[in-house]
Amino acid sequence: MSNQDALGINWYHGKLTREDAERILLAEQHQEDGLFLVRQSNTSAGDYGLSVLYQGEVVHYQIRRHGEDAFFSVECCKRVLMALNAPIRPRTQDNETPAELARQAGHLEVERLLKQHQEDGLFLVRQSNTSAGDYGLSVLYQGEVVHYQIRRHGEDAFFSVGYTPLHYACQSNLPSTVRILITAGGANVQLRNTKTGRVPLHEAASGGHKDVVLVLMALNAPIRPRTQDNETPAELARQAGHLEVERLLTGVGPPRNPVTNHHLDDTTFLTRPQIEPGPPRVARGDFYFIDDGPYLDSLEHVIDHYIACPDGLPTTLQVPVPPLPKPPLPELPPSLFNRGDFYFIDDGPYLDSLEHVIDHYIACPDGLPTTLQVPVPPLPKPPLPELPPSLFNRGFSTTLPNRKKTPRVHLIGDRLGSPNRIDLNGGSSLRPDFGSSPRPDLNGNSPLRPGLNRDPDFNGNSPLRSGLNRDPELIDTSATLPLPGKFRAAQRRLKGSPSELGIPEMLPPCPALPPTPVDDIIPEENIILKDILGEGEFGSVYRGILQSKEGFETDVAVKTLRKEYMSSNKNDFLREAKLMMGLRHHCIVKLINISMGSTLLMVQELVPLGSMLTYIKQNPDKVDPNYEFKLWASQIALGMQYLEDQKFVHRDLAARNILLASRHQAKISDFGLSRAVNSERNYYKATHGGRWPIKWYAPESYNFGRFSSASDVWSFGITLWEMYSFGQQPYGEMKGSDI
Ligand SMILES: Nc1ncnc2c1ncn2[C@@H]1O[C@H](COP(=O)(O)OP(=O)(O)OP(=O)(O)O)[C@@H](O)[C@H]1O
Repeated sequence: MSNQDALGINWYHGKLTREDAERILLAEQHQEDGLFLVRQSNTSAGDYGLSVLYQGEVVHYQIRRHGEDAFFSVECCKRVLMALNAPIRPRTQDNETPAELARQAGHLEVERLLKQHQEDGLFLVRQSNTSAGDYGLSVLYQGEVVHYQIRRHGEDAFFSVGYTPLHYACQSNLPSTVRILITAGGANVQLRNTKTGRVPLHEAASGGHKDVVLVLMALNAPIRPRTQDNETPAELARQAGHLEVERLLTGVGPPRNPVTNHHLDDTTFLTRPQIEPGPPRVARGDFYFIDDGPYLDSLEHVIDHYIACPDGLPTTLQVPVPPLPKPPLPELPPSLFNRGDFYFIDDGPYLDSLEHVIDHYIACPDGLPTTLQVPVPPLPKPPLPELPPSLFNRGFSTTLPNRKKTPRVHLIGDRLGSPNRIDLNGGSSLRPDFGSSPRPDLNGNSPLRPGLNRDPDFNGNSPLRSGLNRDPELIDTSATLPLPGKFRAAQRRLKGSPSELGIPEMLPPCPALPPTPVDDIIPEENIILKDILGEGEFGSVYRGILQSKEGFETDVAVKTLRKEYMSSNKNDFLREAKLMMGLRHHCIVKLINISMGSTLLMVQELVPLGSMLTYIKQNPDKVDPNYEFKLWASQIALGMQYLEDQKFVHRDLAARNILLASRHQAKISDFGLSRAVNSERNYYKATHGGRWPIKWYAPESYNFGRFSSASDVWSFGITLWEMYSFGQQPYGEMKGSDI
């Protein structure tokens, strides 16, 4: 305990008798259950005593040291233990629970008691059934299971350990600095000091700095975040006598919908149904937001937060219920708690293995309101590998053990009993078969992209694109590419093998994407289309609203497939959706799901500022090559690196296909040409031409149809050129064919 100060321990009293402990606890003015202190054990040298106040009485426990581990040895009767939320299912070294021991000893009443008792705070996390990519949190409270939704919105936020510059500026009453830090510096208004849980608004409110509070509110800082001690900014202002600031903070209306709020897009937050009693909350359909957050940067952080502090829940999360299968610890994603070489939770002590972390928090709350108590052993095999890859992926962690590289969402159409079902695993005529890869004919005409090979001229003007051709640099290469038939003919003519001639061998078509499990597709009636955001090649992209089954509304972008292209381009459309379904990265536009009603719809996250190319051209004065361009370039690179890790090539990376979520976040979109790469050769071989953006293509791509991450890098270079030339056409007026 010598480092108790460093760890912020304020409950350790050293040598103290049991009677003194009782006197101290009972003398506290506001006596409440759970008041506790720790002291040296009087009866067992080296051990500790834990004294807890419960319903006006002090109950004593003994904390016994056992090497580096510690465990509780408690001296009180079973009912008191249970009333005090003592863990019900701890296991001995021999893996026995108290209930099992009671049964073995013939104490059947005690066994029944223990089995009946279910603990508040028992919890588990699961995939959301209603919102692909999100999660559900189910918590046991007073015999009932309460369900919450954990929404994921990008991975931008991050945790800081202490105060940030924004905290300091708020403490020092510097409103203009606060504004600059947020608007120009991108400071996150929700970063918490992880010891106190304070966000910048808490600092401004407790200091009574009205102007800073106004700036924060104007910049959409959430109004009711809670500290570790459960205090809102308004409460802190009141405590400090700053009544005007308190009025300011309590006079505001309900927090805005975080889902539709742009600056809060890249966060994770918890929505919850109303539970009484609890702090103020505001209805959103069937869900209630409390305090606009907290907004945390990962699922682990969300869970850590609610383990540490109820923050509106009826109870802290206390007992994690592992999935039925037994998850072998070494197979847990390394990034779960991994930051570099160490394992830690929040800003807790750095420990060198997951077991040590768990041991540590079993042994010592260390900032948590309670120790980790009841490890529930898992039963069958772990569903962990089925978690979306981005669950624990922060961009810098590029691989997960045992992670399947393929998409893992399964779409099943179920539209009011209609037979119109789509199963991406293939099957019926109504189930387009993703598993097949139709071979092009000798002219390069593929059943998958029929319209794309219909004799466009070299200016890229195709009968299909008349009036729609937004990219004159796209040229059809079916006439120029060495197609299978032409390739063999050329080979015969030249009397040499392709490799002798320096031409890569034609490869069999890249294996199709493996079958994918897909959630329910979105019923058409749950999508409301609003205004048009842009025109795609085969349909418009709309701003829309997605309604969940619970009535929860989310702003989305909806990519449509025009009816006239339904037969010719349905498979391409679905292929793009399937590929996107498996991608989860904050620098890649997220596909929420598809809808198969009267037409095919692809529901994507709304990326509010639209195409980067248009933005740069329209707002040259707003973008700083030394700031925005560098930031966007690094984000594009990050997204492309992720794509490479997933073994995909994009094949259409260009400024027009980068969308801007904000001036601080670029996202890669348009995966219509993307393909899986051959895992052995590390490239994708196009077996037929198509409408290709030649100006963005590497020589090996337009000469030999060879696409790899390296050729994507070439396109990245052209994209950078577009950015730094403020949106000019690469190669000026030159035609694609001349390039
Ligand atoms: N998720 C989104 N959020 C906001 N706007 C979007 C989104 N997706 C697309 N858009 C807008 O719609 C336009 C066309 O979309 P997109 O490029 O995906 O269509 P497309 O059919 O793939 O086009 P093409 O293949 O011709 O490049 C974009 O330039 C952009 O302005």
